[in-house]
Amino acid sequence: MRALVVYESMFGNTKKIAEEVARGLTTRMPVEILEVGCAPERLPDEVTLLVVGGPTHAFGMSRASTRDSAEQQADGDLISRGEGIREWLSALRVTIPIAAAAFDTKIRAAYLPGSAAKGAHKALRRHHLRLAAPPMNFYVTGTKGPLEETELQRAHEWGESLADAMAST
Ligand SMILES: Cc1cc2nc3c(=O)[nH]c(=O)nc-3n(C[C@H](O)[C@H](O)[C@H](O)COP(=O)(O)O)c2cc1C
Repeated sequence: MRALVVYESMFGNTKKIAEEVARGLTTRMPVEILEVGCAPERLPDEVTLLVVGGPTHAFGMSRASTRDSAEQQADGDLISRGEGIREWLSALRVTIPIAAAAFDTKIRAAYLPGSAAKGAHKALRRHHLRLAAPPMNFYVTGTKGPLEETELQRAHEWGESLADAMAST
């Protein structure tokens, strides 16, 4: 049993969440974490759980245009500088129906509905993967962050709960 966490992140907030999810998973199973630009389109055979996360942009997963907009707002280099999880998920090739789960980061505001995690969850379902959890949101306090205070702890616990769910199947 092995987990792969694939993340996309512009300003670093989703990366921090991904790292903490991975730490939560590591308490119970070996984990590899990869920035989406480094993630293979064909998953290694030993991966039994795929966790995918990205920032919510324009009510869903990022697109080239929203990534350009993020770049204009950034003070330095973006973390993810190529394609995002939308493109990676559409190119993904999976031959075995392994377990999967999706998360995102987003701003907690009623005027900003929609979620990258929801889109990623649907894409994972289209690959006939077994969804181990509902789409999960983690919150930033503004476009560039920081994360709300409780979010790293929640991410750790979510990672642990995913690993628990895997152990009980
Ligand atoms: C172009 C752009 C569009 C965004 N659209 C949304 C949105 O529709 N809903 C939302 O909650 N947050 C939105 N945000 C805020 C992002 O979710 C936030 O920047 C992200 O969670 C930060 O994660 P990162 O540091 O990993 O990039 C947007 C940010 C950018 C740059």
